[in-house]
Amino acid sequence: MKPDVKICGLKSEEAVDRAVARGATHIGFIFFPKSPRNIEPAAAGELADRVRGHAKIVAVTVDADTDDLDEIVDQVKPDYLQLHGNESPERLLTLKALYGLPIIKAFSVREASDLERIEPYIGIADRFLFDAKPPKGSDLPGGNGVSFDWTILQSLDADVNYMLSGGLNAENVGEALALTRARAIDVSSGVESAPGIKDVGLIDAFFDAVEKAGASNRSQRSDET
Ligand SMILES: O=C(O)c1ccccc1NCC(=O)[C@H](O)[C@H](O)COP(=O)(O)O
Repeated sequence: MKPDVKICGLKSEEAVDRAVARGATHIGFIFFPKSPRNIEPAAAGELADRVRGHAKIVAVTVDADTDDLDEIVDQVKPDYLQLHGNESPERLLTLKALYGLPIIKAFSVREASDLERIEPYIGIADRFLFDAKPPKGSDLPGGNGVSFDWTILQSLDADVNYMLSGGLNAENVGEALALTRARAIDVSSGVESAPGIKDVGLIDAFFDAVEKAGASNRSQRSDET
């Protein structure tokens, strides 16, 4: 099965168009002023309008207050909210009631015990996103281009609906998919020429690698039968 692919931190028409043309199922906009990928809600709304209906629009925020979220939801009309901070399960319930949107809750992981933190969110978050812990000194909870030990995810129950994220790129996504059989993946730095600058060549290379991984997993499965 083809994985869902989320390209995150988009800021240009060229990158949005290429991501969706290559089959991105989700595109993410970052609303976090310290990020090189930060975008104003009005600008994100214009980019979202180019591809609405062709890919799901994800608004990524970090412990955002309700005023900021009101503006983002109003201008961008996202299909999902991605919460990348320390939002509590109660906060998720409040936001679901307020906006009626499904929520992707991000967790940073380094070791298997980090996965236990999802427990209070099961049945509340619609999808989880597992990212690496930020390196020391980083101001960003995500978008650091750092990966974690993917084998940790093999211990998860099969029905946990998650996106694999953190440091993915054209070189390593095949191995990540083979090890985890993730049904959804997310990339930002790995398709950039510099922080915040998406590169259409790297977007192409990423999708080429995902397609190649799909073909190789399919042939491995038929060898097994
Ligand atoms: O990308 C950012 O700058 C960012 C800032 C603050 C919160 C979240 C952020 N990114 C969220 C994402 O979903 C990224 O795609 C994810 O962290 C993976 O990034 P990367 O390791 O660079 O591929």
